Amino acid sequence: MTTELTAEAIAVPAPGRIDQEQVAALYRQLLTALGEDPDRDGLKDTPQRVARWWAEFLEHDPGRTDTTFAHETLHAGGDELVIVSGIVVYSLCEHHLQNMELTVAAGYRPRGRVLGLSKIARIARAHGHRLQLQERLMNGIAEDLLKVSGSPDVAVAVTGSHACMSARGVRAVGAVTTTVSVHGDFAPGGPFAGLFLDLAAKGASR
Ligand SMILES: Nc1nc2c(ncn2[C@@H]2O[C@H](COP(=O)(O)OP(=O)(O)OP(=O)(O)O)[C@@H](O)[C@H]2O)c(=O)[nH]1
Ligand SMILES: [Zn+2]
Repeated sequence: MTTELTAEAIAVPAPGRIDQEQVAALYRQLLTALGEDPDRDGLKDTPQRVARWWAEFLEHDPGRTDTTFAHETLHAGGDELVIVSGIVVYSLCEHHLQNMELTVAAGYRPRGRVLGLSKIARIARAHGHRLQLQERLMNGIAEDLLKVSGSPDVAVAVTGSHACMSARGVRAVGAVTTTVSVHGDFAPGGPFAGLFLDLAAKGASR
């Protein structure tokens, strides 16, 4: 069975350009508020460096994410799934501005076309380049895959280590958060239900 694909660019909102001068000036103030001398040798270029990093982080260009190819699934009593796993994505938790290290597994059941494999990783990375929640990142990836694959059967599993839970606060070093988003044939009751729970249990197959 084939469905007509209407591939569009992914729905990652393009952030405005970062005013690096303003960001650097604010970091200079922050260093002063933290009791540092922003003019000392080791710190004098730090505000500009950090401002460059924010621009690199938030102005990330995911590149082309919707290349697809015609593909005939052999239907001799079989079926076909495509799953890319072990995609490591770095993001920032929006509550504490602390690092999140996430491993993503994402898959779909092709319906007449296959998506370029790298596009799954590009979509996953794109969602990391903003202040995030693990759950929102996962749902954004699932939404984009539903759109660009043209398939209703999509699943995403994410395992995350949150520095805000290890380097500060509760200090639950080693805690891993698992989230799973399943659609169509991957949803409960569907033929592939459970598959992503298995993948997630293995740490999104890292
Ligand atoms: N659901 C969800 N929560 C997150 C994520 N990242 C961080 N958090 C949580 O956001 C919550 C913020 O809680 P608050 O009580 O407002 O802040 P806090 O006093 O710094 O909390 P602690 O982290 O418990 O010290 C914490 O429970 C974090 O673990 C995420 O990706 N998803
Ligand atoms: Zn946090």
